[in-house]
Amino acid sequence: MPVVFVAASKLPTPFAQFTMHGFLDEATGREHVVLSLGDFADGSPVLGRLHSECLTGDALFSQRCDCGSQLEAALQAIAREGRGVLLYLRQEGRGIGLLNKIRAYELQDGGADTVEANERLGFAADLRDYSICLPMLQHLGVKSLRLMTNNPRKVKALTDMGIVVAERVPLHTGHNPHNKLYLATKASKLDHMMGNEHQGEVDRA
Ligand SMILES: Nc1nc2c(ncn2[C@@H]2O[C@H](COP(=O)(O)OP(=O)(O)OP(=O)(O)O)[C@@H](O)[C@H]2O)c(=O)[nH]1
Ligand SMILES: [Zn+2]
Repeated sequence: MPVVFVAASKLPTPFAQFTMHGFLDEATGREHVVLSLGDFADGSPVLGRLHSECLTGDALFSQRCDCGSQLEAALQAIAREGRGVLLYLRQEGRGIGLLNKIRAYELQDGGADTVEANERLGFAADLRDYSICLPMLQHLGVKSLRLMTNNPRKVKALTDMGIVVAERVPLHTGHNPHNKLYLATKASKLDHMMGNEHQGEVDRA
């Protein structure tokens, strides 16, 4: 079942006035949002981010992860450039949902790491499906991205679906004493690139 465009509006933020595009994934009933800025008609690579929903980090100031800080840094970078897209994907908890993420956090409070906690709950480490991004990018006319991420799986998923990832822009921000183990586990078990491998890194303004 397709992911269909529903409506678009202005979204003023402290960083820029974005256009907000709403999409419905008819297979899951999930409602996704894309924020866009500028014009993509010339086909040149667009600064972009696939941001997975994290209610605790994005809205509730959690320091267990780096999501809120990455969201803000990505929107700031797009605003600075005057052109870009942020796909806000409703794949909370790497796809297991909010309540299961809280269950996973409970296990982590008892000593498990982020991957072990998922496995103890009977889930794979990462259940996200990025195929939903293609109809959203096609709707916006985006064929090539400069992708802000540390996650090589996102680069591979986009490339496999025919989107050009012209550049990976690391997004290292929001590190604190509470998410040290979380970030280390992402590097060791989920292949995230946590070093400063690249000069075009996005820093928080
Ligand atoms: N299951 C589970 N999900 C988590 C946990 N901590 C954060 N998340 C979710 O992980 C998703 C963010 O994924 P990350 O692995 O932090 O980062 P990423 O999006 O893969 O990679 P970047 O593009 O580099 O940020 C969000 O959906 C969060 O809700 C956790 O301990 N357990
Ligand atoms: Zn988070």
